[in-house]
Amino acid sequence: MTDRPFRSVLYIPGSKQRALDKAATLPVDAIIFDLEDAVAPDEKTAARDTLRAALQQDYGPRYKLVRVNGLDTEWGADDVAAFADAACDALLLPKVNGPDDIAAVKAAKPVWAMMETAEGILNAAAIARAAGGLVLGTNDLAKELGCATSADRMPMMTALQTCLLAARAAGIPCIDGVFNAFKDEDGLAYECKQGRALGMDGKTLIHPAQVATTNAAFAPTDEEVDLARRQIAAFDEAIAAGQGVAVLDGRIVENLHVDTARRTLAKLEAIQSLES
Ligand SMILES: CC(C)(COP(=O)(O)OP(=O)(O)OC[C@H]1O[C@@H](n2cnc3c(N)ncnc32)[C@H](O)[C@@H]1OP(=O)(O)O)[C@@H](O)C(=O)NCCC(=O)NCCSC(=O)C[C@H](O)C(=O)O
Ligand SMILES: [Mg+2]
Repeated sequence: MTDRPFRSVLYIPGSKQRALDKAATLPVDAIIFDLEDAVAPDEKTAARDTLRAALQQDYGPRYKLVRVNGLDTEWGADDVAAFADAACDALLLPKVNGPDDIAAVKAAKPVWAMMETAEGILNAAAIARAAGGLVLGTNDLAKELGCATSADRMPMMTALQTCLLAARAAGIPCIDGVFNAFKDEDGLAYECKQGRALGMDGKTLIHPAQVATTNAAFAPTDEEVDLARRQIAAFDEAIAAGQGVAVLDGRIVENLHVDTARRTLAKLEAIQSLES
């Protein structure tokens, strides 16, 4: 679990200057500058230069990840060499199968893992111990599993929860996969709600139209903030009265609930400071 907000994590093709410029104006918590699937093979080399130049501009407090091509492709090693010391916070490696894939990336910055292969999911715990964060690649995962892409995502629920467990055990962020139908707001809201209920820190996005819904879905609600404040107050009062447990709205409040309440308030504060 991390207090740094990762509600909205937008993919931007590293080859699209207009989108690269627009990203600096969007209220996203993080950006994935993509050199992999969003960039056509004959644009890969030029995209490297375009992106390195774009990273000179000010993206404010947004966390900046560069998704390189896999090291088993003809572009991967040069991508890593070009961005190992670039103005970004982390590299994101696609199709990670195990912790050795992460170790093979020689960069003095965190390496995050795309979780999108069957082997990677089976090795999630070891990958999470080696990575800076996990990002679900639900398109590739559906392709690998040969599963249906149903609205409730039941066919890939085991994979989603395995990644979440691995990330929490390692204390790193876990970001949900993309929702492809970028004009379908209700569908996105449903999937965000589900991702948040699972415990995801946020969601990866493909289009600016998805940002507002996602930011709202992964932020603490007014009701959650109000409850957190009241729980803390009730617990403090109980402690002052020599009790170890408080009762609020007919439910017990123990120190573990107060920990969760404090995390809710810390998340709110982090979001407010990011947006100020
Ligand atoms: C999906 C798109 C191709 C649609 O692009 P376009 O037709 O240009 O959209 P609009 O005309 O509606 O765009 C309006 C303005 O917004 C800018 N824009 C669009 N997309 C982005 C973006 N992602 N980031 C920043 N800005 C963006 C346009 O430039 C327009 O700006 P302006 O003209 O100034 O008003 C396009 O959205 C797109 O390419 N999206 C990203 C696709 C992508 O990155 N795919 C790869 C990642 S998904 C994946 O691989 C996940 C994982 O690996 C898995 O396996 O699941
Ligand atoms: Mg993928």
